[in-house]
Amino acid sequence: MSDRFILSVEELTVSFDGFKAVDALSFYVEPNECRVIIGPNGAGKTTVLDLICGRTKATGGTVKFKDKELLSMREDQIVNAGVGRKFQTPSVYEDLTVSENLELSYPKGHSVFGALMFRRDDLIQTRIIEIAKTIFLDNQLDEKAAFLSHGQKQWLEIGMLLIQDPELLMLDEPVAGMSVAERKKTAELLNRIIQDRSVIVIEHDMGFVADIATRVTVLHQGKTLSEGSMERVQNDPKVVEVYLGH
Ligand SMILES: Nc1ncnc2c1ncn2[C@@H]1O[C@H](COP(=O)(O)OP(=O)(O)OP(=O)(O)O)[C@@H](O)[C@H]1O
Repeated sequence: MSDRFILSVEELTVSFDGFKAVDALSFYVEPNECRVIIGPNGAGKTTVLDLICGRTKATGGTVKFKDKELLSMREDQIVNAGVGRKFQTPSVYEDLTVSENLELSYPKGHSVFGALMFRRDDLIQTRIIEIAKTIFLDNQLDEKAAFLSHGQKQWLEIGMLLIQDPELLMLDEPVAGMSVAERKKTAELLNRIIQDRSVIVIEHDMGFVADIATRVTVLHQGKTLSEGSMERVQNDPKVVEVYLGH
């Protein structure tokens, strides 16, 4: 496939004891795209993200990220290659502040000493403030994460991924449990961050999907049922039958 895509998933398959949770799935993500994956429970959405990030081993297919084949790489190598993944439940360090949580996630790089170390600290601080602004937490930098709302914890975790500057970010139901106002702000956040990267989101809230999606992939029984603009998939009778009509 052409270089136009940042991610090319082809014939991706995984079997669990003979059951194909993902079945010869192909899809392509462009730079600066927000791809939303929707579909009924058990369709294979989370498994697709698990396969891309190396958490689950595929039984077949290819996943090409830029010029790298991810299926032959370990989870940590995939992170280092520029693929970030957020799981459904927030996993921030409750006893640490917003600033400390972000600092912990700053990429380690090579060790530097003396004056260079001082310079590195400056760089890290600047980056922490920049990220905190992006995730609406610049006024809570010294707040312990334990005191943040559920939505703010989700944003902090997104910030902990953003500080590593991934070119592809994958989010599993990022607005679950959020208030309406927090959902709106999360849509704003995603629309801003795709200016510098691509995002894949698994989501059930169709209002939120409409606010963020460049394109939507509808998954059913591990295969693509429909794909295209939100309007297109919403009006696809097959999608209405297996998912939206329920
Ligand atoms: N490690 C595993 N071992 C066995 N079966 C699994 C495993 N992981 C997922 N499955 C099965 O694969 C299917 C797809 O699951 P998956 O969690 O990917 O669906 P989903 O579309 O994300 O669903 P939901 O919307 O409920 O989160 C389900 O039938 C699930 O039980």
